[in-house]
Amino acid sequence: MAGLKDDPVLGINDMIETREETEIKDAVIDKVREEGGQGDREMAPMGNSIHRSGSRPQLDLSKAAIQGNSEERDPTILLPNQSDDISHLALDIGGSLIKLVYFSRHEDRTINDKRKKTVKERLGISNGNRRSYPILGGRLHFVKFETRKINECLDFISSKQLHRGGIDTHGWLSEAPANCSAVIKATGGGAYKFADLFKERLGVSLDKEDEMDCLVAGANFLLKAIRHEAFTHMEGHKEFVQIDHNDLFPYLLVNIGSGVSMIKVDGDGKFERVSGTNVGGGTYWGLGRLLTKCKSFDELLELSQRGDNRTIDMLVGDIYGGMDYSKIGLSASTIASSFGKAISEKKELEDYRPEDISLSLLRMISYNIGQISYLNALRFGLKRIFFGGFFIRGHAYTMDTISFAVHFWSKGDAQAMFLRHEGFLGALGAFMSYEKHGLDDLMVHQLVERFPMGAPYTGGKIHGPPLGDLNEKISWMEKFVLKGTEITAPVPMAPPGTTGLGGFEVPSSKGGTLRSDASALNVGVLHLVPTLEVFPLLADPKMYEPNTIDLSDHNELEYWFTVLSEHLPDLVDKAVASEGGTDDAKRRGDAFARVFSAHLARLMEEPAAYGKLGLANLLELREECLREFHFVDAYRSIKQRENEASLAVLPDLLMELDSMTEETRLLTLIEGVLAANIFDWGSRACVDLYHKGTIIEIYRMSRNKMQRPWRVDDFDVFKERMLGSADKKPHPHKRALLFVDNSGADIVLGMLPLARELIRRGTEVVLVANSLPALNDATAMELPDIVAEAAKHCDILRRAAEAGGLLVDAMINTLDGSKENTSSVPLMVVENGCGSPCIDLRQVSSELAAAAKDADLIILEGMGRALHTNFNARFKCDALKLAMVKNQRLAENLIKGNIYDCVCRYEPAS
Ligand SMILES: CC(C)(COP(=O)(O)O)[C@@H](O)C(=O)NCCC(=O)O
Ligand SMILES: [Mn+2]
Repeated sequence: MAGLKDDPVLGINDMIETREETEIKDAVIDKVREEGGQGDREMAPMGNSIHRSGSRPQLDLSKAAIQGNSEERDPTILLPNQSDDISHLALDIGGSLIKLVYFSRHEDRTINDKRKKTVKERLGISNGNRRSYPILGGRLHFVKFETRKINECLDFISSKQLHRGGIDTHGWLSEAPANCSAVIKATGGGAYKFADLFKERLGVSLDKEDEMDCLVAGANFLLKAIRHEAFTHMEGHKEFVQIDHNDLFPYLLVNIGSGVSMIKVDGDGKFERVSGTNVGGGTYWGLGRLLTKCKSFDELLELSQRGDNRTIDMLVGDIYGGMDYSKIGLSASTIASSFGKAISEKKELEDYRPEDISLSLLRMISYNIGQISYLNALRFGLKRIFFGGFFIRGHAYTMDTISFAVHFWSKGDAQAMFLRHEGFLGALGAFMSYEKHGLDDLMVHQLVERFPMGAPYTGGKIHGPPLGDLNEKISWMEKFVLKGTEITAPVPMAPPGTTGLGGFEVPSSKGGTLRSDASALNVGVLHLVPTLEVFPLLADPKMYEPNTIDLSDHNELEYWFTVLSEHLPDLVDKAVASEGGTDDAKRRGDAFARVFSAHLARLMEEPAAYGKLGLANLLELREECLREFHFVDAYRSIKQRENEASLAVLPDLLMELDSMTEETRLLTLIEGVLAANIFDWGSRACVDLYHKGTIIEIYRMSRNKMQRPWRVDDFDVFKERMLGSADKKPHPHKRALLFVDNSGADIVLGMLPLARELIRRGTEVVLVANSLPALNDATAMELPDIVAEAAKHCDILRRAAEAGGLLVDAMINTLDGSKENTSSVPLMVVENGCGSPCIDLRQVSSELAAAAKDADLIILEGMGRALHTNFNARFKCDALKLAMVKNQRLAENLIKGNIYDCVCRYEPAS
């Protein structure tokens, strides 16, 4: 069994089956059987997967592994390749597009983490089992197809078995029994038109939902639940608008499909269709097709970007001899009459450029819709108008034109706003109409939007079936490389040609205000995480903005883009090495680099493409891309090596500290944290340094260079709070949350000694660490072992860790005293809920939120958590922000200093 402990992930498909492998397979099969799935040992093939048989659950056992202790009765089994287990689907079948929203729930992959159990008990958090939540964790996917290619859509549904989901009597999404005909919610005219086809091909009935009901339900959900959903778009400039949920209603919803509906929305389910116009997207497409011979809507739109409407529209200047009609506020360039020039010229259709016709038509229709919308808003005293529907398609020019009209006619009083998920309102509304899934109760902080490979496509251009597994994704990347196609963005999902829309090439025409599809907004996959909470110690959660650096500033974006691009080869090397340097790992590494570069390129073109962009988002995107290509922990061996080296010198450090006076010790401890923060594999400058000496040499060098005053130096105020002053006795903090950063010296020689000091002074310490790896950051899973090793050299840490239940495995012989002190737990480890070098405190784990309730001190450590994010955050309790600045530009911009300067910012409770 020793082999299992050494290598937690065992391949199940190897030619020669080891005893351990047989046991894993048996355990998997037993588990499936227990859970009511197809657990028939005799029938289960031993190959890659248990093959699909109709309604049965599909299990992919490849690379199955027992997590943690394989000798436990009911070990947790990780199925890394098991796809989403239960899905659910709703459709909006329009005249030109089918919009599809589907939900997938992941197999519960939570590991059997002892730390978690103890923490939950200590903090009084109820069982984290998903069934105790009113809503399910999972993902909401947005996909669209062309209606004329409905068979592609049916194939997609069938390949993903989406039509097999159902809702059981408890309101949980579950598998529909084989004998029961599944029902799918659908809206749009196609729900009637194609009902028979769905029955025939998939054996499902379409349950038709009213289109208006769906539009409104979809819009209300999005506006309440998604942080960066609504935005304004004026003269090419996009700005996200924070909608106050308590001040959302009433508003005017204008849905521009083939025709246009204008709906006054007063609340959930409370609305009235107050107007509409028959001049809409269908008009543009229909007339445009006749006049230009374009083959598709997008082609027509693309044409408009190269158009000049002055050749065909009659302008005020044409009537007034080139002059403005200033008396009534009309400039010479204002369109007096759309297509008006065509009446006075002896030209035939062929004499006009299709580009100009398309633009003229687009402006005519957009202005008209903008104007009618405003008049209706005026009619009902509505200030806000949200535009949705697939006519807009995130097209910059369309949005600018509509905004211009609303602004012009309202004299700036009313505002046109657009929605990132504009095309999915109906489908989302149909999805919401399934009863009891609890989605409508979701809060903003429980939704995390991610942009996996392919996600850029779902919101941008229409495309064929998205990719399935990892191998398929990599193959696509390779094909594109072979073809020499430059992938700038979005990341390809289907071969060029299959979309019939010209696919993925870089938009060819950009310039002036006529921006191309580059401005199309993308939607990602919405992860629903019911366990996420807002960090309760934020002084003002509504005003909280995690990012210090706003990347909507193009210079900043360009700089960080370069930094991340240059770091990429080294990161790929580390990632590939972490997976044994195999050919498979190399392929994945290459694909990862291409996908991440494509995202970067996309964001360079359109920084707001994925919502408001800050540096933290970019850094997290990089980690997400690594995970997407199954790089679970790129810095694993580096972290291990640095932990070992640091643990070896810890006893000397502790002895040195113990020989000091209280005051010198506190200063040395803070100095130690700052000095050890130099071990950061995300910083180019630091990585260069590491070639120049051993870990301990660099640590010593860094400590020797510590000179006060630091660039930001509130140490004296902090010291007074900790040690008191001549006339003020100190009173220890009750509980401190230490947001730790890097592995190795950073945690072992920096944060742990500081934690020890706090414990010694009677403060409970909670070490807060990442849930998932990011660069060389220590994770919550790794900390108990590190603490256990450190505790071997230190009684204070040992006793505290025992009492906190951290040493259950590591120090069996000293467990006796551990149960005495359950009300006060001197040392705990909790996970923070994220897998990024930064932290957005609006979305943290429930255990961190629970641990925060009694905390009166928080210590944020490292550049990611204390500078890139949270530098300006204010807290209800005392806060200490500690970091070494390992980037010259950041040092200059943030603290007017230099690289390797330090920040010790102390802010008493506000
Ligand atoms: C990713 C990081 C925020 C991690 O820093 P840490 O939180 O570990 O102190 C930091 O390494 C970083 O900003 N790196 C990019 C900048 C550079 O290479 O200079
Ligand atoms: Mn870090």
